[in-house]
Amino acid sequence: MTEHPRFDVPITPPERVTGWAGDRATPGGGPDLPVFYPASGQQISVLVEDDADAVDVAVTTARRAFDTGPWPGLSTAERTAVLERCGQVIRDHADELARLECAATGLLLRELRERHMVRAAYNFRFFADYISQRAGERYDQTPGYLTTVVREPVGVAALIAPWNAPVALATMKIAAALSFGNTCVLKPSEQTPLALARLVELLQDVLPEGVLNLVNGRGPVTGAALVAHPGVDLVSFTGGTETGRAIMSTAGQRLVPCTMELGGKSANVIFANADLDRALDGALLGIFSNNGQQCLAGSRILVERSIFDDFVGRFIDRAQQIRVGDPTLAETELGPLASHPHMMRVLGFVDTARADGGALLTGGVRRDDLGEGYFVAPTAVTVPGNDARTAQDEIFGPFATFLPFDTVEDAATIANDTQFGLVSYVWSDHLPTVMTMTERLRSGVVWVNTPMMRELRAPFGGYKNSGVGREGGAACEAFYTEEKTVTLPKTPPPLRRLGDTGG
Ligand SMILES: NC(=O)C1=CN([C@@H]2O[C@H](COP(=O)(O)OP(=O)(O)OC[C@H]3O[C@@H](n4cnc5c(N)ncnc54)[C@H](O)[C@@H]3O)[C@@H](O)[C@H]2O)C=CC1
Ligand SMILES: O=C(O)/C=C/C=C(\O)C(=O)O
Repeated sequence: MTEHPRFDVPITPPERVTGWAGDRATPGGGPDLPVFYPASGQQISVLVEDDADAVDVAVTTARRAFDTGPWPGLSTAERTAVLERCGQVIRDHADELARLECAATGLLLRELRERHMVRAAYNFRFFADYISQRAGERYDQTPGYLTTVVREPVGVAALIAPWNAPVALATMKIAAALSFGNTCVLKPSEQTPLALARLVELLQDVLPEGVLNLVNGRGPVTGAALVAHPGVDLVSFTGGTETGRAIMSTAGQRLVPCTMELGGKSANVIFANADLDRALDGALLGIFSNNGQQCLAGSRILVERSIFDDFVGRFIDRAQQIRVGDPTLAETELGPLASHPHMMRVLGFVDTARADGGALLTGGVRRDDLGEGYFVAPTAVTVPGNDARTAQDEIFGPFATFLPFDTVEDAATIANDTQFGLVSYVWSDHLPTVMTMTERLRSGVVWVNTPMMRELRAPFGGYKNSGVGREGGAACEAFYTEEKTVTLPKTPPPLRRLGDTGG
């Protein structure tokens, strides 16, 4: 019998995970849901699903904290101090949170410690700094009158988070919502609840009662009840495009504003006049980092025809050397996918590529030499045209689709030929090429000779089916606040009388 490596769970998680209504566990009410360790396939915990009544408890708690609690009315200095303490809690518990995150997601422990938890703490620091530096608006267009614009918190924000980077992505939403004075109810993905449940518990010691709440469970049950709850004033969602559509249509019934950070099929466009060593590193990072599960992945790699065979050959060599395995080891470069169904879906795209006339270049198989974990070998295919499904569908795994192009115009046309428009990557050292591409590309972000660089002050989000609204400094301020215009007379001039045209 073949001996498989043993992948020990990086931490002993709690036996049962609950939500939080302030500092009390939510009542649950739904079935128990299993939580698996993706590297071994073993069940490691049980999630207590919150039904609609439990969701009501959490939203009511958030509502009370908003309507009668101190949080919305704190001074900037007071709120900033609390946000800084939230960041410190993450830094103090970074190892524990990273291990819990690794246990539920299979993401690399090193990456979780060094990038995700650092980013999570920084999300709070960023918004603390942002609100400290906000400028006010003051107008005096009409002599004798002063108009100011006041930004007030909106109310209770429902924050719905995905499974591919739970803490890093949810803390962006939590920090943004709280910094502008809102209260919130977070719903993590039912697949990956461990680290966020612990983080919300830890933050109860820092935040006023009821400001941050958490409900757990499946999307169509717990998530749908949250979005439909009349006590919710805002919805911020990151996840799949179809889910985003369903959420927006429910929220639209009550005219509740939404931001939607949805899927992508981003073009990674490599010109012959690029620094090709750098472009190769960027292409590998763009598709294989975060275990290949990123909305911003450069999953459609378009390469100028004159260098296509050579570049693809070098990519395959490097892809075959990627160290796949135990996500807790520092040397591992690619861990397992997040769930068994997701792994099967990703592998299914190999047959899809073949059916569309494509060819498998490398990978395309489960790494069953690594046991029962959800490991997929780094995979690349080439397809005859951009209408192939592997060039159009978001695969969300370590799966690159290669296509050649001939001219700058050709590259821009193929890059834009998709329902999505989240990010694009351009690799070229020729300024006119770069300028033409940045002007032509229909995506919310364009990274030139630089993969995946986030600037939190700048908006992040997608064109077309990749989203609605943006996340980032000013974009979050616009979303998480109501603007109120206040006009008053400085030295009261005579009032216009009824019937007086003022002419
Ligand atoms: N960051 C991103 O852009 C992500 C994109 N995806 C894409 O979406 C595909 C599907 O993945 P899923 O896990 O099914 O993502 P999903 O969109 O179903 O899940 C994201 C979150 O939405 C919640 N949710 C699901 N249905 C809901 C509903 N009706 N009302 C309220 N909340 C709901 C889920 O419980 C989870 O918390 C992936 O294969 C990938 O292509 C998935 C996760 C993250
Ligand atoms: O906010 C960011 O920096 C990155 C966001 C990335 C995603 O939403 C994703 O990969 O799913």
